[in-house]
Amino acid sequence: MIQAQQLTKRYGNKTVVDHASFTVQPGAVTGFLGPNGAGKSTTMRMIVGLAAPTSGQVLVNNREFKKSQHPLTEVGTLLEAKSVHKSLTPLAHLRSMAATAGLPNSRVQEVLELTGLSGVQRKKVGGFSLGMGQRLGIATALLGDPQVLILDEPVNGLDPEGVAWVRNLARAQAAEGKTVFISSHLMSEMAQTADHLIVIGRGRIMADAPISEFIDNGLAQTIVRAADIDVLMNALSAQGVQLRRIDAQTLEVTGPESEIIGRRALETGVALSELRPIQRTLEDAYMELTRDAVEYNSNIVAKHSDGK
Ligand SMILES: Nc1ncnc2c1ncn2[C@@H]1O[C@H](COP(=O)(O)OP(=O)(O)OP(=O)(O)O)[C@@H](O)[C@H]1O
Repeated sequence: MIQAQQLTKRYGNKTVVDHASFTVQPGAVTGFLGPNGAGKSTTMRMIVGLAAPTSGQVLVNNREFKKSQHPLTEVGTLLEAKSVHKSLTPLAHLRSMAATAGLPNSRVQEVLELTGLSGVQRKKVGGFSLGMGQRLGIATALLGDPQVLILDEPVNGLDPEGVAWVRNLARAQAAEGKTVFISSHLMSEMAQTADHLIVIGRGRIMADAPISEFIDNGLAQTIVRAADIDVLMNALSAQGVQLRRIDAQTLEVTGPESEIIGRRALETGVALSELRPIQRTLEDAYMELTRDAVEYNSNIVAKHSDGK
C-alpha cells in the first residue's frame, strides 16, 4: 500500500506536486494518469525517496521507503530510461543486482523467462530495442518479487504485443495481491489495464476513483431534435440542466437522462425527430477533467510558432 498525505514538491517557485493525498491499494492495478508535466514522475520519485518532498509525506507499507533495509524485495520500480551499461548483458546486469540484494541466481532465470528475455540473456544491452530495454527494466523491477510495483510509463515505445504483455503482467501481479501503480498519459491504455484511477493535473489530484465510477460520475448528455425545439427548451429549463443550442432545431441537453427528456417532450406535445444519448468514453471524461491542466497545450504552441 502507498499512502501520500499532502505531498508537495516545489522546484524554485514552481509547485510541481501540490498537496497530493491518495492511497494506492494492494490487490489492484492503479493507473496514475495525467498530461505531460502533470507531476507523475515527480510523485513516483518521492514515493521511493529519489526526490525529497518539500512538505507532506508518503509511506510505503506504513514506512518511509528510503529507510528500507531490503529495497528490491519491497518495491520494484521502473522509473526512467535505462541506466544499464551498454556493454552488459541482461544476465550479468540481473545477476549483479540479485547478488547485491542477496537473491539467488534462480530468481534471475525466473524473471528472464517472465519478461521473455531468456533468448537474449547473453546479448549486449547496447543493441537492444526500446521495447527490449523496457522489458529488462521490468525484469529488474520484478527481481525481488516485491509487494509494490511502481512503473512510470512502462509501455512507452512498446509495440501492441508489448503493451498487451505489460497489461497482463500488471494484472497478474495485482491478482497475487501486489500493489501495482502505473503512470501513463494515455487514458485508452489505462482503461484496459487499471481497476482504479488517480488523475493528476498541474500537480493536483483531480480524480481518485474506481474506473467504473470515473465515467459514471459524468453527467448524461443527449442530442435532441424537434421542429418546435423552443417549446421543449422552455419545458426543460430547470436547475442543474444545461442547454446548448446547436442549430435551429437541435439542442444539446446536459443533466437529465434521455428517457426523462423524451417524457417531457411527450407531456409538452413536442414531436421529436431525434433523441440521441451521447456516449461519453473514458477518454472524453479524462479530457474534460484535465482540459485546463495541460501544461503545454496546442494553442500555446501554435501562438509561439506564429511568433506572436
Ligand atoms: N529536477 C527538476 N527541477 C526542476 N523542475 C523539474 C524537475 N523535475 C521535474 N520538473 C518539472 O516538474 C513538472 C512535472 O514533471 P514530471 O516529470 O513529474 O511530470 P510528468 O507528469 O511525469 O510528465 P511526463 O509525462 O512528461 O513525464 C514539469 O514541469 C517538469 O519540468
